[in-house]
Amino acid sequence: MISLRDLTKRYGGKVVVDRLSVDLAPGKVTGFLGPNGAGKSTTMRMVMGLDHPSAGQALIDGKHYAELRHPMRRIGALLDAKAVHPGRTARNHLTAMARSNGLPLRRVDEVLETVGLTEVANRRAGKFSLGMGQRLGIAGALLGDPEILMFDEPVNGLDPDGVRWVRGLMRSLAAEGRTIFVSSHLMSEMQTTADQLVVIGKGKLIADAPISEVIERSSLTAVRVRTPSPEELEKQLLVAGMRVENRGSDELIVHGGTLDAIGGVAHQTGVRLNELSPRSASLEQAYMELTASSVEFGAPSAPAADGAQSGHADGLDEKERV
Ligand SMILES: Nc1ncnc2c1ncn2[C@@H]1O[C@H](COP(=O)(O)OP(=O)(O)OP(=O)(O)O)[C@@H](O)[C@H]1O
Repeated sequence: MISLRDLTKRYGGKVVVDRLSVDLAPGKVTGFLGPNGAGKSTTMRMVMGLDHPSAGQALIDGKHYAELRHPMRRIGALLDAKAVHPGRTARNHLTAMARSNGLPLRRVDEVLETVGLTEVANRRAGKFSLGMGQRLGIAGALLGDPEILMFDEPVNGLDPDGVRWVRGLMRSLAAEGRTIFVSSHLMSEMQTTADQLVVIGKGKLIADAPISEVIERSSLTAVRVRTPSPEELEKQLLVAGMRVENRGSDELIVHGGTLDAIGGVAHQTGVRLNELSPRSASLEQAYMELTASSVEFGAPSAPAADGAQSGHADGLDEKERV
């Protein structure tokens, strides 16, 4: 388990990680999201003992990285895929890592196989493509067969096949009960890979919740209702504390109520429903809302995500408004 306790990092006068407190659970992929410069890499570096916190703690199973007796057996990380001697072959690179950390040398061939680099194991890492370099970095993280794995933008620069491979790898490592902490800017990828999300902005915690909850909480998540008695139903939904957009004709868009709750109100009111259908925000939409005030380097008129771009208050695409 990784535990961050009021973790803080200052560079000069600037606070780049600000009293971050999070526990990362085993058996899950936790996505680590935040705009450029939010402090994700700095947080990960502090977990690995590569940066020292200005205050607070980053603990691995209750200990600082430097206190671990066999660190590579407890935690593996891909922080910078380019941190490999270009003149060394993939096999030599991993062998050197295994030797200096007292790991069995058979692990070298095992991890080369896992990441699909067996055939190029004797090629110099300096000649590797971006994707091969990422795979080699992941191999290094897996070498000690650790329970905790941390990946900083592992799909950066990978082709679709590589992205899919990383997704499968994360899911299977989590299914083995390991703790997986992964940062990415690819929201669609996170939506299919992560169970839990930790979102930070300007170093501060914005959200720590299951991905489904983050999407549910978005104001763009809504329920579409079609009924021959929209006015009557709208009145009762408002009484129940929901927010309602009356689209005219027979359509209502309802925010802040589940399908069950809306169905219940309709039943009590004796109103017939012709449609009751969920409209989920995408993770990208939910993320853009969450981090809107934390984007440090955004252009002032940067367009919002997908649905929000349509200019409709509920963020639904035209094609969704049948
Ligand atoms: N060694 C350093 N000296 C001074 N400032 C630093 C140093 N390392 C990072 N920073 C600053 O800390 C802030 C957080 O950077 P960090 O790389 O952790 O963000 P990030 O969330 O990983 O961003 P990205 O998504 O762009 O990779 C940035 O403003 C960065 O300029």
